Amino acid sequence: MSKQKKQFLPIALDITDKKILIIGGDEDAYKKLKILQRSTNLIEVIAPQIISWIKNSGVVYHEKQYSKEVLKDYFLIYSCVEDPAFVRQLMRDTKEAGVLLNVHDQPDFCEFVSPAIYKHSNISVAVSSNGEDVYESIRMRNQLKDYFENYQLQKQLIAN
Ligand SMILES: C[C@@]1(CC(=O)O)C2=NC(=C\c3[nH]c(c(CCC(=O)O)c3CC(=O)O)Cc3[nH]c(c(CC(=O)O)c3CCC(=O)O)/C=C3\N/C(=C\2)[C@@H](CCC(=O)O)[C@]3(C)CC(=O)O)/[C@H]1CCC(=O)O
Ligand SMILES: NC(=O)c1ccc[n+]([C@@H]2O[C@H](COP(=O)([O-])OP(=O)(O)OC[C@H]3O[C@@H](n4cnc5c(N)ncnc54)[C@H](O)[C@@H]3O)[C@@H](O)[C@H]2O)c1
Repeated sequence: MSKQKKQFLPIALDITDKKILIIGGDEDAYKKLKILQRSTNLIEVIAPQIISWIKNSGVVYHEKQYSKEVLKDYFLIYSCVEDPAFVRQLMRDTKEAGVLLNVHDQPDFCEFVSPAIYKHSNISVAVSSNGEDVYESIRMRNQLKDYFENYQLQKQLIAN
C-alpha cells in the first residue's frame, strides 16, 4: 500500500519565554542555530561534541549525550543527528513527552518543517513546499525578499 502523503499546516507559534533545544553539535546544528537566533535567544544545544562556532555564539550548551529526561524543559526540539537508530528512539521519546520534533533535512521524520523565512520588522514571509522541495522554497523566498527590499527602497525614495 502506498504511504499517505504528509500535510503540513503553516502557522506562527508564540515562543515567548519558551526554550528550544537543538540536539547535535556540528555545522548543521550551527546553521539551524543561526536561523533560530533571528527569532529567539532561548535556544540550548546538547551534544557530546560541540564545535567552537556554537560555543562562541552566546547560546547555552550542554556538552553531553542527550537523554529523554531533558525533553520536558523545552517547547520545540530540533534534531541535527544523522544516526537513524538515534532518530527512531528520539521520535518515540518526543511522542511520549508530548513535544514537537523537527529532524533536520528529513521530512518523513518531522512533525513540523522549517520554512524559508524573510523577516522585516514585524512582517515575516515564510515559504514552505509542504516538505517536498526545499530548493523551490528558498528560491521563492529570495524572490520575495528582492520584491520587499525594492518596495522599501521605493517607499524611502518617494518619502525623500
Ligand atoms: C528553508 C530551510 C529552513 C531551515 O532549515 O530552518 C530548510 N532547509 C534549508 C536549507 C537547505 N536544506 C538543504 C540544503 C542543501 C545544502 C545541504 O545539503 O546542506 C539547504 C541550503 C543550505 O543549507 O544552505 C537540503 C535539504 N533539506 C531538506 C532535504 C530533504 C528533502 O528535501 O527531502 C534536503 C536534501 C535535498 C536534496 O536531496 O538535495 C529538507 C527540509 N529542509 C527544510 C527547510 C524543510 C522543508 C521546507 C519546505 O517545506 O520547503 C525540510 C523538509 C525539513 C527541515 O529541515 O525542516 C533552510 C533554508 C534557510 C534559509 O536560507 O533561510
Ligand atoms: N547508523 C548509521 O547509519 C549512522 C550512524 C551515525 C552516523 N552515520 C553517518 O556518518 C556520517 C557522519 O556522522 P557524524 O558522527 O558526523 O553524525 P552524527 O549524526 O552521529 O553526529 C552529528 C552531531 O550529533 C551529535 N550527536 C550524536 N549522538 C548524539 C547524542 N546521543 N546526543 C546528542 N548529540 C549527539 C554529535 O556530537 C554531532 O555533533 C553521517 O553522514 C551519517 O550519515 C550513520
